[in-house]
Amino acid sequence: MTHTASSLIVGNWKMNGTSASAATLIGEILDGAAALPPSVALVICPPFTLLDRVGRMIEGSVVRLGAQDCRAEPKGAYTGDVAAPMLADLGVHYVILGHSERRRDHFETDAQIRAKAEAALACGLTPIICIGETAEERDAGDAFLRLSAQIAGAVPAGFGADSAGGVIAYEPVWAIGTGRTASREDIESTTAHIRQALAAHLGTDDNLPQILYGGSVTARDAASILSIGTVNGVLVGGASLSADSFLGIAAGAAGSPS
Ligand SMILES: O=C(CO)COP(=O)(O)O
Repeated sequence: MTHTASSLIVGNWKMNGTSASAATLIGEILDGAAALPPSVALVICPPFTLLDRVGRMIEGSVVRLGAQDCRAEPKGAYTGDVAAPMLADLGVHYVILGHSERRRDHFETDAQIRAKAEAALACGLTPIICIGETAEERDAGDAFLRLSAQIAGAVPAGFGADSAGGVIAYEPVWAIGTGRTASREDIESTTAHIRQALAAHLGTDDNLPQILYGGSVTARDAASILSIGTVNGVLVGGASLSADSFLGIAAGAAGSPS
C-alpha cells in the first residue's frame, strides 16, 4: 500500500528506558531512519529523565524530540512538575498532552489540558493533544459525543494555525496496550468525525491540526491505517520500544514493505 502525503510517526516510550537501553534503541532507530523518505517524520518521546540524553543522540538527524507532559505554569513552586519553557530549553519540539493514562491517573481535565497546550504553544512547542473514548462510552454509543466534548474543552482557539502547528491524537482507551487495534473502518469514520468537530470548534476548514491514530499500532497494520485520508500519522506505545517494530511502522508510512 502506498501513502504519498507526509506522515508523523511518534513513539511514546511512556515510563520505560534507562540510559543504556535508550542508547541502544536510538542507535538502531538512527541507522534505519536514514533510509526513510523525507515525507516520513519520526518523533521520539522518552521519559523526562532521558530527554537530554536522547536529544544529544538525535542532534543533526531527522528524528525530533518530544516530551510526555508539561505543566501550564511557566515556573514556580510545583514540586515534581516540568514547565513548557524547560522543555523548549532542552531542544524539545513536541509535547504529548492529555494522554488517557494521565487523565486516569492524575485526573487531568480538558481545561487543564487546554492550558498546558497554550503554555506549550507560547514557547514554540507543538502539542499533541490526546482524545479518546472508553469502552463503556463506545458501547453506549457515545463515542462521537465524548470526542466532540474533549475537542471543545481541550483544544485552544486557533489550534493548528500557529507556526508551531498542532496535533490531535485519537487514542481509543480500549485500544491502548490491549493488542486490540481499532478496525480500519472505525478509524476512518471516527477520524472523519474528529476532523468535522475540529472544523466546527475552530471555525475553519484551513490549517486544521494533523490527526494521529494511537492504540496497539504494529508494523502489521500501520500501512493500512496510514493510508486513510484523515489520518496523518500514528502515536505508538509498546511497539516504539523495539527499533524493528518502530521502523517497520515508519516503513508502512513510506509505502515500502515492512
Ligand atoms: O498510548 C499509546 C501511545 O500514546 C498507545 O500505546 P500502545 O501502542 O502500547 O497501545
